[in-house]
Amino acid sequence: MSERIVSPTGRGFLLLDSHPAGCAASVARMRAEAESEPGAGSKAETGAGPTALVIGSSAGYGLAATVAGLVRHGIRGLGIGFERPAGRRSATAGWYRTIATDAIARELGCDFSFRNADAFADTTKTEALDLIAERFGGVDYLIYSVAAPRRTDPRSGETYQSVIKPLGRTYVTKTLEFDIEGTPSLREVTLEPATEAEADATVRVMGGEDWSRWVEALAGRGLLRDGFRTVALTYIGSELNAPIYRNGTIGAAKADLEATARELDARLAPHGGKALTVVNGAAVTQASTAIPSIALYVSMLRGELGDRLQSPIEQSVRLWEQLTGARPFDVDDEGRARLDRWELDPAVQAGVTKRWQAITPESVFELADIDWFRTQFRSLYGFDVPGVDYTRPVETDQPWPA
Ligand SMILES: NC(=O)c1ccc[n+]([C@@H]2O[C@H](COP(=O)([O-])OP(=O)(O)OC[C@H]3O[C@@H](n4cnc5c(N)ncnc54)[C@H](O)[C@@H]3O)[C@@H](O)[C@H]2O)c1
Repeated sequence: MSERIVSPTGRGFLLLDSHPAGCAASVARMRAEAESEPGAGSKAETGAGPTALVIGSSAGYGLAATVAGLVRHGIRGLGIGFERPAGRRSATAGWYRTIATDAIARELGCDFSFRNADAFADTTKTEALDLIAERFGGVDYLIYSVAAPRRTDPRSGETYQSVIKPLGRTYVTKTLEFDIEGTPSLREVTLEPATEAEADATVRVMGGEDWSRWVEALAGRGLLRDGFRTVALTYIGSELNAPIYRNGTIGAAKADLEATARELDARLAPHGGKALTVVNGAAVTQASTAIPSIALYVSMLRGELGDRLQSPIEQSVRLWEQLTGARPFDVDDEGRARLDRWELDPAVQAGVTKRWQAITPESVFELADIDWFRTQFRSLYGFDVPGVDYTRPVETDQPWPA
């Protein structure tokens, strides 16, 4: 037993511990949001929902897709995340969130389980496919929502590190920083361009190769059901963050992912299947806060939109409606399903651009919703979640759901 009081210590966008009860409460809030979203679900008879494999189910958009799928469509299947158990520090937040998501699945009578494993490894694919073959006989949906700092390619043994850098030229931008007390300040950062090797490595980590291997592996085992659909998540973003995102190393990886979607779709279409990328809007996640200037951008986006900023759950509800065919995919000219139209609306972007150009260290609280961002960021680690008593000791050493 290792009950203790867990507090938010750390620096910048990295906290050292996560709060188990706070993580559970944040998943409960996602569930309530998924339940209250308007629009029809297609919740099947208990235990008879479609089968889904969600890769990256412990955080951010993959977690939202898992919760929305369980609550509104009674999905069965498997979620994979890559989290760290408790040791000297608490477990990672995704560990506790997975425990909470598993409890929801059981309560709803959904045969949905979770594995903690490296999705890039062949052993993970074999074990996941063995489980799917044995328990479900096939899959209807594969949602690929991995955001990883590195990938070891099991075929070559080589490890690639992704970097978040501009391509071609140095980029100077504004960024939000938090000191040890959590007080924000506006800074300027200079980001040097990536080398060719760094850009290539980022594509190997965040591009389409591993997604394609999952589909190949499922097809090789005869596990793709008729009408199989797979999506991988992508981001376009604003002109304001284009030098570091869409035109940077991560954008090159996303272009590769989108090209992979077209290849996979061509392979699946003759068998009635479909592959596409889904463009989500900006959200506060562990992955996005690692990108310089995104914290500031998303705080201004929230300043501009208020409650019209669409949460990952809202977008995931729309995603499931399109996956299940309740609504047609809202695709753009490049064949990407768009869940980010609210973000890239020209009037919204004009408003954010005005804020971006006007912001000074003095006006940061006025032009960007810093309090909202701070709460969102801390809740990624289970802090600042309403209804949680942070003065009480909690058990941090909790087992991964069986
Ligand atoms: N956050 C945004 O603003 C945003 C916007 C649009 C699209 N997206 C896309 O959504 C996807 C998910 O990003 P996110 O922001 O939700 O990230 P996140 O950090 O919240 O979650 C990443 C997930 O990937 C899992 N993961 C990481 N490495 C893994 C590995 N080796 N094996 C198995 N699982 C692994 C983590 O456990 C976690 O479940 C990415 O493709 C990202 O580009 C994010």
